Amino acid sequence: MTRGPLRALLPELALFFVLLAAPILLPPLGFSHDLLSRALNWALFGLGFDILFGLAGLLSFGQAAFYGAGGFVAAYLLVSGTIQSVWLAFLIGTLAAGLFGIAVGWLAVRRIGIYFAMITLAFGQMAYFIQNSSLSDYTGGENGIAGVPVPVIGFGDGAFRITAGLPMYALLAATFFFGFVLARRIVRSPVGLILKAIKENTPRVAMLGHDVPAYKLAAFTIAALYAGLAGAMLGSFQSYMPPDAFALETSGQLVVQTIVGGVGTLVGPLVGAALWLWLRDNLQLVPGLGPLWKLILGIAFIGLVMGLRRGICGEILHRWERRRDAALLRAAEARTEVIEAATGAVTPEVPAEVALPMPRPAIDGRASHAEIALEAQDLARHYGGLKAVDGVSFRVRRGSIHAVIGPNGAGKSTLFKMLSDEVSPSAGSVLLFGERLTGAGGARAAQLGVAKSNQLNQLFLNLTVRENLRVAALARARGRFRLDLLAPSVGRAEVEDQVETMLAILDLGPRAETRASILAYGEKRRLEIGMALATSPNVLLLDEPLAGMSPSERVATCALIRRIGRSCTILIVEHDLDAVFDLAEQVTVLSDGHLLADGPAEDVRRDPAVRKAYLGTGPEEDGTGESTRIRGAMNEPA
Ligand SMILES: Nc1ncnc2c1ncn2[C@@H]1O[C@H](COP(=O)(O)OP(=O)(O)OP(=O)(O)O)[C@@H](O)[C@H]1O
Repeated sequence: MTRGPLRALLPELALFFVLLAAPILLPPLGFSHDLLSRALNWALFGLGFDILFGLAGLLSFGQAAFYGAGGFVAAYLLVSGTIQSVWLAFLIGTLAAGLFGIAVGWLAVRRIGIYFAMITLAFGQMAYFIQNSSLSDYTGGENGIAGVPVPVIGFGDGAFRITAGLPMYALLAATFFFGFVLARRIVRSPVGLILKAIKENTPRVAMLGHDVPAYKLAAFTIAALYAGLAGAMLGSFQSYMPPDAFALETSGQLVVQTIVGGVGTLVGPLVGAALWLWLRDNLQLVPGLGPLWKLILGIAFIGLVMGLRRGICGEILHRWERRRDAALLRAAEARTEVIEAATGAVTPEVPAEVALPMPRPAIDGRASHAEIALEAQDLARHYGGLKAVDGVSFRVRRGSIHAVIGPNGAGKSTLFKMLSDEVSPSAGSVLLFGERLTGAGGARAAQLGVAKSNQLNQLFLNLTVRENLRVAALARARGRFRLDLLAPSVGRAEVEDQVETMLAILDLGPRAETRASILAYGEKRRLEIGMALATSPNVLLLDEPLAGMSPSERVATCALIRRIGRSCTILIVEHDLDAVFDLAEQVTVLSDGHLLADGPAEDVRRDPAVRKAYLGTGPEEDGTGESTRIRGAMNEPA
């Protein structure tokens, strides 16, 4: 085994030895075997929550519903004698919680932020109520279910009962260990990378072609499965399934423990739970402090969160990574400063040819002969009384570079959002190669081959340049949704080839491992375009690609667009009219949401209505030279 894979396994090895040593070394410090077992049960529950919250950024206050569901299903099946095998009951309890998770998640993931949290809270409360009322014949209501048997290994005389104490610790430690290994595989899979990107910038993930609700639902279900398994083991471990497994306090404690331990670290829930339970158990033993333990825990929690914003493990990991990567980070920041200081002097290299390894989406049947790549039919978008776009129709020829221009507020960005089906039109429709695109949704439009780069950068700022491009390329390679939880995110050769080619095309090779947030502005603009291009689109929409670039970067980017245009239909919105008339064969002009002109670039340049819209009757200099530049662009070339 080489050094790389061994190093990648270090967290697993470290955890293995910690779990092995804990029952020997920690009891003298007040961590009994029972406390350690309870901490492991919470930690198993927390692993799923950490995938949901730490990885995907979805804060749920209703995880107790799945913990309780897994626990009560398993406990009922065993105590009622429906099944004898405790192992089978664990499995059924886990699956029941997973199914419940799919049902709740299906509704919850369609909402974001506080609305998502409130839906999960409401479901948690509903589950608690149902357990205590309608289902009390099965769940024992407020009494819970007593007499839950423990699991047994082997048969007959050789059977070994896993009783409380060290045997139960061993079982929970082994389960947590395998849960941890699995969670780490999930984090490092394509699904894990996409969930990370969703946490960073959800709309952009959808625009690249990923089915965001499906990935969120996957994370929600995984969290419910972990919760169900932990709940199912709880009854067996305590010989009793308590009704408070369903309580809001259980969900709250999970959130607090995970935050204290460190969100997004996977070991945070274990450290948080161990600390929380240790404080709780030991504070209650201190004379005079017993009744105040909740108050003291609350103060300790506030102190920890204020002092260690990332939680205990999160802070340790952050500081260690910062120290490990300090030299690289300084070098990356220094390079950014050099690029920003030398505005105009640093010119990105433009490749001789732009050929992507990953194929474009196939155009089938009738559509493959279509001459028109994209068509707007009477498109309108109204915001209340404001008609941002009103009855606009035009066609974009296949293989052409077509520009949309117009003064500020003319409706260009809104038009683009309708062309990529990011925004639904109030009226009219968009055809892609003759087939209706409108109504498909942004992710499906991207899968059909429409990609868009935005006026304002929409990058995944905490991911590296390479990871940003990988998220885009994965959408092309894997389709809208795939549950390849155990595959490594770097495992697909065609994706890695696409990413390498993109790094070369964008001249961002030396910045591949740099976080997007550290890049210079011009580099961020190139990456924004590159992410759209990495999906191998049939039609590329570029919304103000030159905005904020230095003159030399503009020249290089125009050359890049021209190269891309040799193999792909391009529609570009741009205020730099010199660049527009230099690049585009066809130009569509918008003014106040209406179509003002549409035709070959030279005809549009000479159109009196267009000249008037841009220059007015008597343009004044505004001190920026903008009027002169526009006048220059509007005049016929020498
Ligand atoms: N979500 C929205 N809600 C309300 N009004 C909006 C919304 N989006 C755009 N508008 C309005 O629609 C009009 C057209 O905006 P849009 O951004 O499409 O113009 P634009 O031509 O792209 O402008 P610019 O060149 O300045 O980017 C503007 O008056 C804008 O304020």
